Amino acid sequence: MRPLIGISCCVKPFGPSGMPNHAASDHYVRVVLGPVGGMPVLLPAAGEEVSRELLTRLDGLLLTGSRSNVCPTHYDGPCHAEGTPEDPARDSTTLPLIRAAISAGVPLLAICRGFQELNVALGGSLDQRIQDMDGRMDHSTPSDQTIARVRTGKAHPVRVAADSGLARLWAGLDYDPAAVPVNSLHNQGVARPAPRLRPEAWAPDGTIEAASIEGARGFAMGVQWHPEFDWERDSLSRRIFDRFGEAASAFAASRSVLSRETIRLPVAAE
Ligand SMILES: N[C@@H](CCC(=O)NCCCC(=O)O)C(=O)O
Repeated sequence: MRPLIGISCCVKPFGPSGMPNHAASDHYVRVVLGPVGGMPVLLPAAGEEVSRELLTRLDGLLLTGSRSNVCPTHYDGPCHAEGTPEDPARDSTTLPLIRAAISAGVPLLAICRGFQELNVALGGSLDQRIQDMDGRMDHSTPSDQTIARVRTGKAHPVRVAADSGLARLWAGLDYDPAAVPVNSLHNQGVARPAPRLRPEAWAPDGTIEAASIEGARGFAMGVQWHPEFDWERDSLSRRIFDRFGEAASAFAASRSVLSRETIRLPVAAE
């Protein structure tokens, strides 16, 4: 039986009336059905109680990218510039969910916004417009860019630490750890790493591009780029999902049907 993988949703307006919908990109569903080898389930941005209950049934958690941004109130940051997209419903779901998943040892892979949520959930902060900061690159790709190779193609290299979980995960693959090409579709980035966030890859301007979680009981890593866009032709992207899927399968196997119903999560912080 395939491990059950929760995919975080955003709340987005849909249709002529702008009715709020819970949505995630097809890329995430396809990558879970493909190299992850899991069974995808969309996690509505319905708040902490719903997600904690769902988590007891999950064998892995995939935190997705999104044009929206973590509300600065979660990291004591300055208000966003006018017009910056936010998704408070998603924040109120994913931030406690991340803490609960790490505490319970549920394998977790965080991508782009998900990576930023991982950092904030564990006590870190974000820079809101990297491209406006001295010495920093423009990491954003215009969302109205229609040329696929620009929109999701490789944009800059990242340097991967030799003694890192990412380097171990990529063992045996042919690549240059000093310059791994990645795509880039973000305006924000890690400012103050959370105490348990272990940076493992950096862009040329110092932007943290990947990290693992100190002391995590299971697979727990995040990347600022989007491996879900090119896993079919990029072995490094594919490997990330292979290993996440293996961890989810192992987690599923470690839970009997009985214990699946009895997994207890730590009491939610007051
Ligand atoms: N909004 C945040 C996170 C960026 C992110 O997750 N990008 C994915 C965009 C997907 C798409 O445009 O198709 C930031 O800007 O840093």
